[in-house]
Amino acid sequence: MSKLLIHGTKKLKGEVQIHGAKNSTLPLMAASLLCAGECVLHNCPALSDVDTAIKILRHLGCKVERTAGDVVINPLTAKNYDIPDHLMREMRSSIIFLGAIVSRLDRAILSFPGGCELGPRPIDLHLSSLRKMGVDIREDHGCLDCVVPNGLKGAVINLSFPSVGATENIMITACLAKGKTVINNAAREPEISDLADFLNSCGAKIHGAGNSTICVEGVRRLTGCEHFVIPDRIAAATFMTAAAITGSTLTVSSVIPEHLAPVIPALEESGCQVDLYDSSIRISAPKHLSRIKSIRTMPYPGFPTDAQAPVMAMTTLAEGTSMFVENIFESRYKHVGELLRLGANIKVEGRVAVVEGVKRLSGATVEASDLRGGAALVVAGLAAQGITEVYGLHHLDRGYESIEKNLALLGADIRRV
Ligand SMILES: CC(=O)N[C@H]1[C@@H](OP(=O)(O)OP(=O)(O)OC[C@H]2O[C@@H](n3ccc(=O)[nH]c3=O)[C@H](O)[C@@H]2O)O[C@H](CO)[C@@H](O)[C@@H]1O
Ligand SMILES: C=C(OP(=O)(O)O)C(=O)O
Repeated sequence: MSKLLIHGTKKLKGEVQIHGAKNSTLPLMAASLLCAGECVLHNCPALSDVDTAIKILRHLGCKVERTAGDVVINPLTAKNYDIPDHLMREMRSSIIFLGAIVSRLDRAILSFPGGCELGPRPIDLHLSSLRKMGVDIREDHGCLDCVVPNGLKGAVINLSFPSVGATENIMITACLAKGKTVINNAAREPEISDLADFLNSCGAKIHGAGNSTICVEGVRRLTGCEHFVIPDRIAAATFMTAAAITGSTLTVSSVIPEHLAPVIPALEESGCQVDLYDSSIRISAPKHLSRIKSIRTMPYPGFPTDAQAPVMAMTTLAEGTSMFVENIFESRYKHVGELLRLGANIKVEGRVAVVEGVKRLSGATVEASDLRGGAALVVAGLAAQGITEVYGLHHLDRGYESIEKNLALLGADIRRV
């Protein structure tokens, strides 16, 4: 079983290029199924989730080629409408293929998606919304058998929560549906806007992405297009916490600084100086980090739940008490038990975690139980004295492209063995 070996307390320096966003690339790949022509996606990260999306598209019958950061999808040959259970279980985004498949083939057979285990992750909002748009969905023994008996039709959908995935699924389904779809209380994450930009480049008529109300006028046909995936704001935030906890100065480049606006105040509160440029951010950490009074995860433009774990890792060495309130997922503190092994002092009660900063972390053997929890262990390991061994790398490989190589290039003593 491979692991990361980290000899902590080395300072980082230099510049890291941030890869394309996992959470944009995957819905864009699903959406390409709608197109009547080739789609070229630039800046696709080399992640296992992207490999899974390629496997799904190929299973459906699409031609997919990948060279470096480009994924070229020819969806014209798609003919299968099922996704095998083992591919559904690989990642959360497999459910985003539902809207695309029914739109393209009038039928879809799939099962419940996998992804990080963060407590219950129902798909009720996806299913009820698609039902409203004319998809007949039968749920049986964990299998979803979906048919479109009378064509897809636009609908007014009032989401009870601004779910990122449900918003994406509805947007994709609405593009070729008859009439107008209005999504109220839509998610506003940058990845939603990226999906709308891609679909609009293909000829869709989507207005309001990035706001709480999104309108989609159905069109008859979408063409292919060329699209550059937005940078991964969570990978960027993770590198910023790595710089902060190691007392380093680092330039995080190829980012959209505006997308990191919800995270930057937390880094500033901890005493880091954060300088913003057109497409990069320079972070200079103080000798001793200060506590962050409180962090409450919220839908965008609130503090992202995906950055909660790495930022928590950073506060384990900050002076004073930091408080976290996880509002998005019921069980997103699985990294806490592992951070305790490294000497952190954290107490969890329900949705609240209280971190008492300690003077030092000491290396230990730890195991990632989810993607960002794994990133938190790497961040803490970079500052821990002695050797930290991180297991559970398949989680990290879902969301970070060569994390150990990138950190080693910055001066960290880290390798995969
Ligand atoms: C691949 C991808 O883009 N993943 C991101 C996406 O996940 P994902 O799209 O799964 O997250 P959602 O925004 O849908 O989930 C947010 C909350 O809504 C609930 N919910 C969601 C759908 C539903 O049908 N019913 C329901 O109750 C969830 O249980 C959760 O409590 O957004 C999350 C929130 O920013 C991020 O942490 C994930 O990294
Ligand atoms: C929770 C995440 O991913 P997923 O939704 O794919 O499980 C994440 O990217 O932090």
